[in-house]
Amino acid sequence: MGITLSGDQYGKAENRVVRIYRDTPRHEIRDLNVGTALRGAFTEAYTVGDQGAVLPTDTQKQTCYAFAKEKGIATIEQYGLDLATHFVDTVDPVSGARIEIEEYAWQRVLVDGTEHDHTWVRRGQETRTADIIVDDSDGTRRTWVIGGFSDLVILKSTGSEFHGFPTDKYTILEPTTDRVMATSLVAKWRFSTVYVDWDAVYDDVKTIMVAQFATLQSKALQQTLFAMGSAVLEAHPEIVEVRLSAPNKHHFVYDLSPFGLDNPNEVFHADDRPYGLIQAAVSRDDAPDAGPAWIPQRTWLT
Ligand SMILES: O=c1[nH]c(=O)c2[nH]c(=O)[nH]c2[nH]1
Repeated sequence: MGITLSGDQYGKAENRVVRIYRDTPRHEIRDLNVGTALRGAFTEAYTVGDQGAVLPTDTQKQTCYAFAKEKGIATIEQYGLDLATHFVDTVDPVSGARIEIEEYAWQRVLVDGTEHDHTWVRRGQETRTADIIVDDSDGTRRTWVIGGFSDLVILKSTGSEFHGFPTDKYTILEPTTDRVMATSLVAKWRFSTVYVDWDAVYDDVKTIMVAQFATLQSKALQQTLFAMGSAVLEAHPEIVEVRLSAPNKHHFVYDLSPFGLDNPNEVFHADDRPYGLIQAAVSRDDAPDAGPAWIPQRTWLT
């Protein structure tokens, strides 16, 4: 019987790297969760337990912390590029590196109406993400950068419809021309270049998506997602693909008739589960190949 090893990668997941910039009395903070995954000539580690080629996951972790000082963390995209390039360029058996980063945002507290120099509260909005992949496995350097965010919780209290759907004997959902639409959006966007003003593009992509969600008279969450992705592609030539995953956080109009009360879309039951899960990728027709870019480390098996 032939037995083949494939798809192997190894690294250190969820390195919690916090970098404080304290060169002036006004400190800055970057708070990250960093995953590394290396690919390359590691077959003997699996088949016969030979560690001769295996850069320890502990070393990968130490590199994440050392780079936070040596290279700094200007943006998570640049920090990820620094790490991925380092592993591929300087560690012999490594032909590919994947760096996955989440950034937790902090907001300065106000003391007597003034922003404090070195105290923050966690900012409750979305988590910014970046996935950086450098691959040399066929002798040609290829780099992918995917920006994104998770858990952008957003709700509109009107401007959303859902009707015209097929019905069968199990359908009880009533069509509606006015409902609450809410989601906790996960979005990722793939760049075709690394020459990007990462912070400016991030802010603009988020602004575009939020504006689309707010202003589109939506016939379904599906339509909203496509509009969001398309608007980003139209505004940003350096982005070639947008992927969106949106739980439909249902808000059901609560039946107040037992109490003799009418309820014209005023009181809702926010149901946490089950939820519809609407997902889509929106890409340019001429988007370059995504290669391994969309295969995440921690959900490798799914
Ligand atoms: O925006 C929606 N899309 C659906 O596919 C769907 N299905 C459903 O029951 N409600 C909704 N809402």
